[in-house]
Amino acid sequence: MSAFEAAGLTRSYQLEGVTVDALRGVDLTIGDGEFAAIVGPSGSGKSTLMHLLGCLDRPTSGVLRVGGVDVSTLDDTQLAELRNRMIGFVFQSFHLLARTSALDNVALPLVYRGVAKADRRKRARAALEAVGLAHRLDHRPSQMSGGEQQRVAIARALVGDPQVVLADEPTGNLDTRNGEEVMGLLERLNADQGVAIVLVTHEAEVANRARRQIHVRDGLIERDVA
Ligand SMILES: Nc1ncnc2c1ncn2[C@@H]1O[C@H](COP(=O)(O)OP(=O)(O)OP(=O)(O)O)[C@@H](O)[C@H]1O
Repeated sequence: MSAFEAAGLTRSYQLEGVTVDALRGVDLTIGDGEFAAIVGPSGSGKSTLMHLLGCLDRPTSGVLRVGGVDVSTLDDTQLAELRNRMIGFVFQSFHLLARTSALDNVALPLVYRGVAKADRRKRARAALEAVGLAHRLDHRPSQMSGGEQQRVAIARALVGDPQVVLADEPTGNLDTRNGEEVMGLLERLNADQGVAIVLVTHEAEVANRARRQIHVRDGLIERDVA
């Protein structure tokens, strides 16, 4: 089954009476276990596409299937459930809760899923161990380096066993060494656990590590190179 199947996907925004066509008819299939980078100039539609794939937003027209499910058939609650079950998110600026320990940050997606507390803590600990942070369970984000914070965010993305991790500029706020480490971690997850990774990046070295590069320009896929 494909993680994502999009056909004729469009997304328009209304801005002060003007229509902005951010995506203008995207056909795209991303299979299970792929490692793909979405690249393209500023304003080309990369974030809009990521938001649609991540079920954070809905298309204006076209069909999008996530894990085989046509998202237009779901109400907002069902869409949130699909997102929580299928997709993990990693953001450029980490998006961790500042006053909350690494362990509780990672456990948070399981709260929404109704997992019991003891089980949440066990799974969050295992996810933090998997990203090499077994020694940082009780640290708060402000007590950790940028690289460590991004690894906490990756552990949070993984704790619910998603089929896909969507990462928006995951190395954008990191220095070269920490960026390398985060990319190595994403590569390992993809290779060892079969989690599909779809990331947006401006950095050629990061894009080159993906096995597929999807080039977006003016709201369309201009080139798709595997
Ligand atoms: N909420 C919004 N309201 C109006 N226009 C928007 C909105 N979000 C995005 N746009 C417009 O849609 C187009 C695509 O934006 P998008 O953020 O998807 O591009 P991007 O490729 O991710 O850019 P960047 O690399 O700068 O993040 C741009 O013209 C942008 O100005």
